[in-house]
Amino acid sequence: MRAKVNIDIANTEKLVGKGVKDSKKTMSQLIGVFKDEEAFKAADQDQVVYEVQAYMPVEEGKKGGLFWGNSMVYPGKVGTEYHMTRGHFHSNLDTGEYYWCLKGEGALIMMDLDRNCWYEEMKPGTLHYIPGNVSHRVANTGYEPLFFNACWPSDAGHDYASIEKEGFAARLFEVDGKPQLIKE
Ligand SMILES: O=P(O)(O)OC[C@H]1O[C@](O)(CO)[C@@H](O)[C@@H]1O
Ligand SMILES: [Fe+2]
Repeated sequence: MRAKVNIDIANTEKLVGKGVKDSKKTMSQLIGVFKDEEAFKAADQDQVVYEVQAYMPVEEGKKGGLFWGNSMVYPGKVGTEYHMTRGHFHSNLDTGEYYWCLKGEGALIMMDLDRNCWYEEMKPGTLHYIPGNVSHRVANTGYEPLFFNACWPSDAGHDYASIEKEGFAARLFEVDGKPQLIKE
């Protein structure tokens, strides 16, 4: 079953097509993200793993504004690793971000510049502050879609390249029915 949260923004009609950006990530767009390559190949490549609806009222890169994201990660695993977002540092490394969990069960996985990794459990109502200089990704550890909001500075930017190159230093797997962060 597909589910979606819609942003109810004042003046939406002025922003649609301009300030609201929808994006979907299918499995085929997540090459190299999951550990188990065989399980990845065997997975349905057209399935949507996560969706983001971003409210961007100012130009990306412009200082002083705030962006808002409505994100949803579908449940599932690749091998025993939970469905998750690609993850990124901010291009403006020292900018922070808030995540706010609305629905479902998940984990916010973070890594600092020394490659120390840790995670925070996400459940309805949990608020997560992601400090600057910390990369972040979200895994769905439950059986239902995980909905969360994100709020980040308009000049933060996304640096996906370092994660593509170096990866996170740890990954979240299901072990004996529970999430466990395992070092690479
Ligand atoms: O950008 P990624 O790593 O694909 O993950 C998506 C998440 O990151 C954000 O784009 C912003 O940090 C969120 O809006 C979204 O939830
Ligand atoms: Fe971010």
